Parts: sequence; structure tokens; C-alpha cells
Amino acid sequence: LVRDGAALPQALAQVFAQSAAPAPTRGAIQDIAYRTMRGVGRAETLLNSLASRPPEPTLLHCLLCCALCLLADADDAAYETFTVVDQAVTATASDPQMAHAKGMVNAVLRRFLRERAALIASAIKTPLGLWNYPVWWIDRMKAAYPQDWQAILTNGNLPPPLTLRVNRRKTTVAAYLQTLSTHGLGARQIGADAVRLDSPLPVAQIPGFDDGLVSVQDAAAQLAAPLLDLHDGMRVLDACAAPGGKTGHILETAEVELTALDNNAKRLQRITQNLQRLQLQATLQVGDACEGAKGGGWWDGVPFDRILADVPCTASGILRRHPDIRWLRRKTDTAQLATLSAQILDNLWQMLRPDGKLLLVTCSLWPEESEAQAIAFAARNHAIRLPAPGQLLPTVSTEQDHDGLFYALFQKP
Ligand SMILES: C[S@@+](CC[C@H](N)C(=O)[O-])C[C@H]1O[C@@H](n2cnc3c(N)ncnc32)[C@H](O)[C@@H]1O
Repeated sequence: LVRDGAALPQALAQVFAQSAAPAPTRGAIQDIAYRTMRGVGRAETLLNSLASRPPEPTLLHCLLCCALCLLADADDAAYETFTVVDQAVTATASDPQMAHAKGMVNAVLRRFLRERAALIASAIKTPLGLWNYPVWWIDRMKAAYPQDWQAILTNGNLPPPLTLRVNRRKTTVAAYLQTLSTHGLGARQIGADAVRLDSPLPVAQIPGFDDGLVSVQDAAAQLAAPLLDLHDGMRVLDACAAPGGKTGHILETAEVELTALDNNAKRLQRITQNLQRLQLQATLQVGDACEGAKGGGWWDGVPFDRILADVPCTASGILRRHPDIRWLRRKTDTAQLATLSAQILDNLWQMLRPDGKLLLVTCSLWPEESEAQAIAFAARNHAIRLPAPGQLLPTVSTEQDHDGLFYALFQKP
């Protein structure tokens, strides 16, 4: 499904909807799928040298790639070698379209195990086999970040942390860390409201989650609400709001009159769920952020004091959470999304009151969507640029752990 263009979470949801697999099996399927997204470049490279005639990109090819990803990951062997080979052969035999290839799958995987070191040494001589990214992506990252590209690519292959935002309306970071400790959960503060758990766990098991004490949100994404400089009584627009991560943080920060806009009605429903859990309220609006300033649309004509423009982007900065993105994106997506975002920004600017502030956010690392966009926008609209973090690179250290986001703050003269 991902090869056909589906995002991995949707592909998994589709598979699970048609399957009676119990929760532990689903967990394993999901784990293998995510590992495969991080390792499929190397797996394909290995397969090309292992099979005299590599199978067409069919289910069989996918199955071999999954198995090779797990077997190549020897430093982090999550599954027993024997189990991987055995299950791959059993799965091949159980599918009428693949059954004929049972012997081939067994032979390929066993040969890989015999010649593992040499095969991997050869695979990592190629950029695809070394980095597990499309070659155009690697080249573009090198050009944009001549110093940091290797660290960025390495970071994108790590599993994501579980970072929480503590709801300051209900508790404090210190009190919540204490709660975690009484549940035997290790954690550390990595931002004003941000707490990273030592080990991820399902949301249902996070203390206080159902009661709205915390939300799951990356530490860099938690910078949006403070940057908006919110005060009680302000009229605020969250212009590309779904699923509402930043919407919730805005409402936790100040008593504002918030409109949460998104052009995707289904995604907008997720804001409702999030706000119900947090016991907070906003006006939810289905509408196009490219339209409305000239009247006739979703906007009532009363200017906003603050606008958050978390525009649609390639999401190239959040690869830890979405490792499938590198395989789904096309080279041309960056320019297309930058054009759409420019339209959104120019439209929203007309809805901002003089002296008001607009915050541009992207979760992209491509300058066309971020710094170049900010420079061009400021020039077109005579916007005053205020201090903001700019491009944050994905970072993992003891003190910091966050995705790659971009922030630019503008004030209307
Ligand atoms: C980066 S996501 C927003 C994430 C969200 N702010 C959060 O913190 O949870 C971008 C959102 O923009 C929405 N979007 C895309 N094009 C839009 C448009 N023309 N008008 C309004 N929303 C749009 C998408 O549906 C998507 O939900």
C-alpha cells in the first residue's frame, strides 16, 4: 500500500480493518512496518545482490525486504533470526500467489545470514544502502546542510521519543514528574512544558492522559504557543489546525477566543476529541486558509490579534515519527507545497490587525518551504520580522530531543 502511495498509518489502519489479528500481533506488524520504512533502502540493495533475478515489486518483494530489514538489523535484533526466516517462509507458503517461491525465499534469507558481513559491507558502499533514503533526498540534504546532513539523515532513522506536554492549567511539570515516578516511569524535563519519557508506552497507559493532564507533542512543536505571545481576551486564528496539537497548547496558555480552521473536515474532528479530553473550547471551522480575506468565505471580517499558520509541508523534519515520508514524497512536492503555503500566508496576512503577529511554522527542513518562504513573504507584505528560532534541526541529546521545525514570526506594521 505504501508503494502505491498510501501513508503508513493509513495503510496499517486499512490492513487492521480487514484483519482479526489480536493486539500483540498488530503491535508486531506495526513495529515491522516502521522498521521496514527505516531500512528498506538497504534491504532492496541487498536483495539486488542476493537474488539472481530480484522479484518484481510485488508482495513477495515486500516480504523479502521486511525480512532482510529485520535480519540486517543485527545490532538491534528485535526478532530471533530463526523466527524471521521461519515466519517469512511460512508466510510465502501460505499465500497462493507466492507459494511457488517458498524455496527461493528460504535460500535467499539463509544465504544472507551466511554472507551477512560481506553483503552489508557492499550494500553500504551505495548511498541508498548506507543511508536508507532516496538518492535525490540525500543529495538535496547535502546541498541544504553541508555541515549537518549526515546527522540529520542519521536522526531520521531513529525511533521517536515519547514527549508529553504538561497541561499547565491542571498541573505543573514538577508535580507531573512526581506522578510518573510514583508509577515507576522514568522521565526528564526537556522544555518549559515538555517531558520526555525514558521509554515509550501506549497513550492509554500514560498517567493522567485521559483526564487531560498531558498531551503527546514533540518538544519543538511546543514552542508555537509561547512564541505567539498570547494574552487573555485575544482573538486568535489557528489556521491549519488539525489534528489540534497546537490548538490545545494555545488554549492551555491563555483565555483566548480561538478559531481552529482546517480544510479537512475529517481531520478537524480529531480537534474535537482532543479538546474534549482537555476540557477546552474553540470555534471549529472547515474552510480554506487560501480564501476568505476578500469576503464570501468562512471569515467574519473581524481581524485577529494573532494568527498561527502551521502550513501544509513536506514534513521532512519529522522523519523519526513518519519514516515512510521519504519514500512517498516526490522531488516536485517541495515547490508545490511552498506555492500553496505562500497563498495561505498572503491571504491570512489580510486578516491580521495592525501590530498583530503571525507565526509561520513548518515541520520541513527544505529552505524553499521555510527560510526562503519567510524572506519572500516578508518582502511581499512589508512584514516586520520578530525574533524566532528559525530552522531547528532534529536533535537528540540528554537535554534536548526534538523534531526539525521552522519558526518565523511576523508583525504587521
Ligand atoms: C502541519 S498540519 C497542522 C498540524 C496542527 N497545527 C497541529 O499542531 O496538530 C497542516 C494542516 O493543514 C491543513 N491544510 C492543508 N491545506 C489547507 C488549506 N488550504 N486550508 C486550511 N487547512 C489546510 C491540513 O489538512 C493539515 O491538517
